Amino acid sequence: MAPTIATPITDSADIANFVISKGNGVKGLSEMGLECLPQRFIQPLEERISFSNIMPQESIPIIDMSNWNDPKVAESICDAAETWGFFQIINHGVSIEALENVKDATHLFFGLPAEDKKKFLKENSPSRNVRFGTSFSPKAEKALEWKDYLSLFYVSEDEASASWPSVCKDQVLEYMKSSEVVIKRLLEVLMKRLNVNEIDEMKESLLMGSKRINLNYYPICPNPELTVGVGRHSDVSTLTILLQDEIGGLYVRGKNDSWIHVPPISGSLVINVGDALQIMSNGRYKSIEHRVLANGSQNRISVPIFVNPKPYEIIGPFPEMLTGGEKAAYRQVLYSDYVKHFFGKAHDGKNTVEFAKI
Ligand SMILES: COc1cc(/C=C/C(=O)SCCNC(=O)CCNC(=O)[C@H](O)C(C)(C)COP(=O)(O)OP(=O)(O)OC[C@H]2O[C@@H](n3cnc4c(N)ncnc43)[C@H](O)[C@@H]2OP(=O)(O)O)ccc1O
Ligand SMILES: O=C(O)CCC(=O)C(=O)O
Ligand SMILES: [Fe+2]
Repeated sequence: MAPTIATPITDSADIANFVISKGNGVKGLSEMGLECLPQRFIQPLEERISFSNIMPQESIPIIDMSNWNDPKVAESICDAAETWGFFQIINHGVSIEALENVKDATHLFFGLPAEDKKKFLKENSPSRNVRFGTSFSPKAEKALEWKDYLSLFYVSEDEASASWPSVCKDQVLEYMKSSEVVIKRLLEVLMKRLNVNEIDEMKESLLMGSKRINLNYYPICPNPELTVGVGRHSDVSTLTILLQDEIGGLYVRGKNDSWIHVPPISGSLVINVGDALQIMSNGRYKSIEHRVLANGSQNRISVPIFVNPKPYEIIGPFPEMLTGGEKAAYRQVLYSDYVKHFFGKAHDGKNTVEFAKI
């Protein structure tokens, strides 16, 4: 019998069908052993990172949380959130086992056959809180990004147990639970500097009323220099807690046009300020643009927990920010409108926050 030769998919419509609709993702493309990147993924020159803009000598702060009661630790956290918007924490109290388990679970999920992952595409998913996808916003993007993801919106333990994929739900829930303490500590410390001395029920709903966790998979890319893993964006969360593996590739915007690498540190978590916190702090804490490069030789994963306001909350600068006569820089917006605005367009750096600017 004549051997079957896989026909290369080169046509743009075939690519979209194979990657997006059939549930193969970019992982499916990567595993076909393509020699060159399909046109659909080629980013315009200005969206590709130029190595001359990378500042190898710069780094975001690394904060040791072992003595978290020490006022110096609180000061470092607030300083980092004000000046960098990004920092790494070590000795944070989340067990290494929980971190390793969730990374393993991410590989397990993406290792499933396309037929199984396809069940979680938006149009097939048993729950609107579970969504498997590729790129960021394929309908709105001229060039697709080289990333697949599983996005899980947390409603309750029971809902998650019933609808999240069984290969990863226990590990993800455990990771979310074990990170609760550090999330609360970080927010308490950040609020104190804003003269918000207590996180009451109302503030809790605004700051951390909802959580979304994404499992990101960046497969080996045939021409990493022509595309991106994730384009320039800031998160729309209050805070993001990001677990990355040992591969690297996350870059944070530095001064002017520069980019700073966030080196993987075993056992650490990357923390970044999101747009919701920038708005509620009236610009005191800043969400910072970041992006992920594609990799030509290794598969990479990351697991961000987005800590957000409840979707129906109206967010705007806290009254505590305006008592001294400071003018509000942002209007009051329904948080779910803000998020829909973000998801309705391609990544465009820090532009999302303009939606709320006065
Ligand atoms: C994927 O690549 C990414 C993701 C990110 C994420 C950064 C963040 O900061 S995520 C934190 C966002 N905050 C929340 O999710 C909490 C508040 N949530 C809500 O208000 C709602 O859940 C909602 C997100 C507005 C969705 O509400 P719903 O009523 O279910 O509306 P839909 O019609 O399903 O969605 C509207 C529109 O949004 C897109 N979308 C929704 N969910 C996701 C998702 N999880 N991932 C990607 N896109 C999503 C989608 O385009 C929907 O339109 P359709 O065209 O599909 O109809 C950062 C960087 C990345 O690269
Ligand atoms: O993969 C990473 O390191 C960052 C991903 C990211 O920025 C996001 O999912 O919002
Ligand atoms: Fe992000």
